[in-house]
Amino acid sequence: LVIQSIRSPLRHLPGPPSAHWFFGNFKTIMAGDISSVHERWTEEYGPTIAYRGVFRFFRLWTLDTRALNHIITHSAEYQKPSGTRNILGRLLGNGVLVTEGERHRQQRRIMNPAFGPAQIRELTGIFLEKSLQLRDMWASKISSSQEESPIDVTVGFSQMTLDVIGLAGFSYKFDALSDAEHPSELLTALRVIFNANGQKIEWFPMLQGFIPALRIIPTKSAQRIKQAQKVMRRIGRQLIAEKKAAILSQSSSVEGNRDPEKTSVSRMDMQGRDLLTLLMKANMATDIPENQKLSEEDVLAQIPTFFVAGHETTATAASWCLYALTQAPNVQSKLRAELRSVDTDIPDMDELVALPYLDAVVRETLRLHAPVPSTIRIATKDDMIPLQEPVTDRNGNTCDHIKVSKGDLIIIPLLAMNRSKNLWGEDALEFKPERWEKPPEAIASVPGVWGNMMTFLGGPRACIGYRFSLVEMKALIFTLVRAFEFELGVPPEDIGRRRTVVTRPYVKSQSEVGNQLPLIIRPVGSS
Ligand code: HEM
Repeated sequence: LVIQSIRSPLRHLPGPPSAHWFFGNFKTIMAGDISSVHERWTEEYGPTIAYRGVFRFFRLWTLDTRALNHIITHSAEYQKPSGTRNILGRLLGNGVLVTEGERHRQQRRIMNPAFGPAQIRELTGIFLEKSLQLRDMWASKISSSQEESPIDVTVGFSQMTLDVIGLAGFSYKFDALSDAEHPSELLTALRVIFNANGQKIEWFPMLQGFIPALRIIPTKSAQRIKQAQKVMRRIGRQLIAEKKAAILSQSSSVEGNRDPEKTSVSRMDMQGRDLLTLLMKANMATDIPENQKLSEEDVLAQIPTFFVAGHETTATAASWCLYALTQAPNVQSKLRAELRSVDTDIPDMDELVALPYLDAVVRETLRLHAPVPSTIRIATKDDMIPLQEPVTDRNGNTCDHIKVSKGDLIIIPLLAMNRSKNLWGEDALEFKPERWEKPPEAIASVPGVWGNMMTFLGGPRACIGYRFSLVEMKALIFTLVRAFEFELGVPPEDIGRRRTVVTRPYVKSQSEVGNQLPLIIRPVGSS
């Protein structure tokens, strides 16, 4: 550690002085609003800086599009740090979020078709069905209460998105929307794993991720997680067994293949492109070479991975979208007019994605309120990262590249890139869907997988579920803004952004309650 902090070539880059012998600049960052301290530093020291994190490790922070492109496209050289992977792996198992190298490539290859446009088109019905269920739930809540009391919309969004990923990915019914009083065993387990209240970050388990020797110390939270994982694995195995049986019975009824006892199936025998079928194909098919097969353990690890990755992210984005609409009443009315001009509650995917203002509102939400504000990578070897804009180092030398050494940490600024005034113009911090009528040319160089934004990252590790998420979010906003008018239930300055892996809203004056977004909801035309 000492050597890394003394020797790293990042020490030559401009940046703030270290504020503490152990925490470096970490406490300053935590005391500020998300991404704002870094953004202030970039204004002061330029777009490419280094600062010190915990253990005084140097961290590289750059808004340079060429540098970011280099880092995210060279995913073998810039991996998730082992501490981060350990934390994720202990929570979720070694699914696609955690694996690296050839194993990761193999898992992506197998699962990608489940997230292609054709498959998302088929899932649109599930997105709308669950959105309508949420609409009806809120409508009955409103009509049963005498006065206008705010509803915490984060709860409904979380239940809806969980129901969707359960059904769409694994044919599993969470029934979180319809049976909120009696959460299923799996839902309870998932809440433990995801720390669904999100009230605080637990430091010791984090430290255990980064310091292997500490992992032998048993903690209460480790025990809770172990118990939750037992439940997860039991139910995961059950889902796998059911799918296996379904595939075998399907293949035995295929023409010329009538032996019900048959246990060998070829890839062609297995119909369907849903996630679990694809995973099981790769596990069971007898005509796949051994080294390209997925073990049952690999299949099992994907289940909690997708429940977590595919759930709170979209729910959070939908909450921020309603928040933004309450702060821009003209946008809300203009959007509602467009949505109400559609003459069905259940448009197909093509109709949904063809609505231009809905598209602009969703884009603007995902730009300004990117749910995942940043991510982290570690250099696995010494490297030269090319720069678009040269940097002047602490010795006054101008360089057109950044020198990094093995072990250096890099923060990839997703939100800060989306809010950069250099890219988006002076009004970058304003919520303005109209900007999408003529987006600035500068954003063409942003290396994100979608929308010239970094919201879903880019390169081989970009979000696998971004199309899924976009159509799901559009289905939600379409259904809810057609039916209701939304107003913020507390003063806007009382809404804060809580720092967990995803940035969720909370009410500052009721911080003990946890994450929430209380909105007054009125049926359209009632006010
Ligand atoms: C607004 C919603 C979403 C946002 C903002 C989002 C964002 C991201 C980001 C930034 C990453 C990269 C993380 C990293 O490597 O450090 C990622 C990865 C991932 N996301 Fe999403 N995501 C969203 C929705 C979804 C959905 C709906 C699914 C699944 C149905 C999903 C599944 C995944 C998976 C499996 C990965 C790991 C990919 C890999 O490493 O190869 N996400 N997401």
